[in-house]
Amino acid sequence: MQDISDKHAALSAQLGTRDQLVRLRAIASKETHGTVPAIPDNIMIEQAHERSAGYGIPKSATPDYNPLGRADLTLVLEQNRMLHSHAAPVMETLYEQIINTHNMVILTDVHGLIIHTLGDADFLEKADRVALTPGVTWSEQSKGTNAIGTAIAEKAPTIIHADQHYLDANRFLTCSAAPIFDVMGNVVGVLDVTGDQRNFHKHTMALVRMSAQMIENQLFAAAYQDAIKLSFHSRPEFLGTLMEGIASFTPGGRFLSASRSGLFQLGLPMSALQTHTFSSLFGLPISALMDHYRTASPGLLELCMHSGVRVYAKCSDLRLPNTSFQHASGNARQPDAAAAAAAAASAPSSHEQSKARLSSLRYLNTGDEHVAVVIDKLKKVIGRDISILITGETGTGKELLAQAIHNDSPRKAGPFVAVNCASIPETLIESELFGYEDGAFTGARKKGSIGKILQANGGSLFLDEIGDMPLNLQARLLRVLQERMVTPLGSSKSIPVNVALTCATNRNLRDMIARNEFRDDLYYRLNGLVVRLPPLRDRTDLDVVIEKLLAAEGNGIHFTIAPEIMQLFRVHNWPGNFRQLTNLMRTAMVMAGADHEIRMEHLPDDFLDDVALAVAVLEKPAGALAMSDTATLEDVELSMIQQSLAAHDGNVSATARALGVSRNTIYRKIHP
Ligand SMILES: Nc1ncnc2c1ncn2[C@@H]1O[C@H](COP(=O)(O)OP(=O)(O)OP(=O)(O)O)[C@@H](O)[C@H]1O
Repeated sequence: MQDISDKHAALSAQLGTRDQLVRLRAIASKETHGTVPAIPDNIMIEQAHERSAGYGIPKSATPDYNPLGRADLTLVLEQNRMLHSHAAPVMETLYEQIINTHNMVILTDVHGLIIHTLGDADFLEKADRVALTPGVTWSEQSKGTNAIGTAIAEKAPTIIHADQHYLDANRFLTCSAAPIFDVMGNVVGVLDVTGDQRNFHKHTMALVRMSAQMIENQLFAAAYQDAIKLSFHSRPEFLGTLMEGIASFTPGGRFLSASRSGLFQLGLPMSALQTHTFSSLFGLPISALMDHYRTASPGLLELCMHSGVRVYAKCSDLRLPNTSFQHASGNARQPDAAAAAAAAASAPSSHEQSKARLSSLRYLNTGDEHVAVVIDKLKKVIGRDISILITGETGTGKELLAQAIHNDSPRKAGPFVAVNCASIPETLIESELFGYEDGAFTGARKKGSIGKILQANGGSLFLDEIGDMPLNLQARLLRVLQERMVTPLGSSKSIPVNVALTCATNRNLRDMIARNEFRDDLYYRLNGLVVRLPPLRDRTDLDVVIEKLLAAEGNGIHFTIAPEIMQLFRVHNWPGNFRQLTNLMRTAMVMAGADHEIRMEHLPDDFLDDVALAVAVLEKPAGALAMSDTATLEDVELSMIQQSLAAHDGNVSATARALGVSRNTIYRKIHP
C-alpha cells in the first residue's frame, strides 16, 4: 500500500490543489451538514462500544452473514437507484486509486446495507468470509462498532481500525467510511474503503471523504432540475473543480439548497439559509444575473457575498425567461459550429448535460477522415429504423455520438435515454429496462416503475456496453425489438413502444457469440449499421480537438499549450482516449492558473512517466535504433527498453534510471 500517497496526490491533482485538499478536510471536519462537533477518536470509539454493548451483541459472536434475498435486494437497489447511479462511477475512480492494495470500496444505504462493492480479488475472498457483500447490513446494531455503522450513528467520517472493531471476527479489518448527505443534509448512504488492517494507510480517509463529496455534488446537480444553479468560488480557477460552491435558487430568487462547499463558503447552516434569497446573499437581484447572461459574451460574474468576501460565479445551463437562449458552462452560446463542438468536446462534469444537448454530428466532425466517413454513413441511416451499433475503445466518444445521432434525428424532440448495462447490478437490469408493476416482488413500492425502454418512447434508447447484458435478458430485449411491445415485470399487459435503438460496445461481440456469451439473433438485430470510432492515438485531428477543449474549458481565459507538450500529446497513446485527455487538460488548466500556458510542470506525474520513454525516443539521434519504417512508437520504445536492459545485464532498476522512467513503466511496457 506504500504508493497510496502517490495515488492520493494524483486524485487530489485531478480534483484540485493541495490547498484545496487541506480546505476540504477543514470543511469535512467542520461538518456543515451534520451537527456533530469534532470528538477525539478514542471517546467516539468508547461511546460506539457502549452503544454496541447496549444492543446485546457478545464480542465473540459470529455475526449474521445472511444477505437479503434477491427480490428484497432488488427493491433496496431500486430505492437507492439515484445514490447508486451517482456513486458507481466515483467508486470506480476511487478504486483505480487503491487498486492492488488489497482493499475494497463499499457503498451502503442509509441503514448500512451494502448495495455495491468493488475490490481486489484476493481481498474480496477474505471479505466474503465476513460478508462484505451486497445485501448484508453493517449497522452498529448488527455488527457492533465498525466504520460504516459508526459513521451513520455519528453522521461523521470515521476510521475503525483492527481491534477498535467491536466483534472479534472483524478485527483483521481496517475501515474508513464517510457518510453521504443529500441536498437537505440528510444521510443517504455511506462510502467506505475496507482492507486488511496490515495495509492501513492514513491517506485513505481523505480519498474516501473527497469521493463522498463528489457523490454529494452530483446528487446536488441532479436535484432541482428547474432551479438556477450558481457555481462560485473566491478563486476563479477553482470553478469547475470539486471545491466550487454550488447554490440553487428558484427563478424568483428564493434560496433552495447549497452543496457542502457552498455552505462552507456562505458560512451559514442550511436552516439559516432557508430564509435567504439571491439578493440577500449576493447583494444583487436575481434579474441582474439574468441580464448578465443576456449579454453577447458573458464572462465570469464577480459577486460580493453578505460576509463581504468577493467570489467569482457562473451559471450552468441557465434558462432565461421569454427566450430560448441557453448558456453552457457560463459561456455565451456561440452560433458557429466550432463553439458547439468545443462544448461537445469536454469531459464529464456537472455541465455534461448541457454539452450533450449541443452535441450533433456536424460538431463531432473535427477533421479526422475516419470519423468523417462514420458521420457520412450515419447521416444516411438516421430516421430510417435501422439499429446502429457503435464500437470503439473506452472513452472514444460512443455515448456522445449516440446523443448526436439522436439530436440530428427526426426524434430530437423526444427523450434520449442512455442505459449503461455494465454499471447496473445484474439483479437490477431487468427492472431498470423493462419496468415493473405494483408489488412485482416482495414489498415492492406502491407505484411501479415504467422502465427505461418505455421512458424512451418516441425518442431514442442508447444501450451502452451491450456486451454486458446477461443472456436471459438478451432474449427479452430481442422480443421487445421484434414485437415492439414491453411487458413490465409482474404485469400481464404488453405496452406498445416506439424507440430508435443505438447500442455501443468495446467488446468483440462476434467472439462473445462464439463463446455462447452473446446471442447471435440479437447481434443481427442490433447491427443494422456498425460504425467504429477510432482511438485518439489514431486520429489526425488531435490539434483541432485540443484547441476546442482549451476554448471550452478555459472559462473565457485563453490557454495555450507549450510546443514541446503538444509534441508529447501527439506521440502519447492515450489509453483512456477523450476521457483521459479531457481530465488531463482540465487539471493542467487549473495547475497553470494565471500562467495561461500549459507547460511540463502542470502535467500529472503518471502522464509524464508514461511519456518519458517517448521523450527519450524522440531525443534519440535518427538511426540510433535500427527499426523498420513501419515500426510504431511502441515498437521503438520496446526496442529501446530491450537494448537498455541488455546494456545493464537485465537490471530493471538500472534500466529505469538510465531511461528516466519508473520500474513500473518498464514492467508495464514489457508485459502490457
Ligand atoms: N469528439 C470528442 N471531442 C472531445 N471530447 C469528447 C469527444 N467525444 C467524447 N468526448 C468526451 O470524452 C468523454 C468520454 O466520452 P463518451 O462517454 O462518449 O465515451 P464512450 O466511448 O461512450 O466511453 P465508454 O466506452 O467508457 O462508455 C466524455 O466526457 C465526452 O464528453
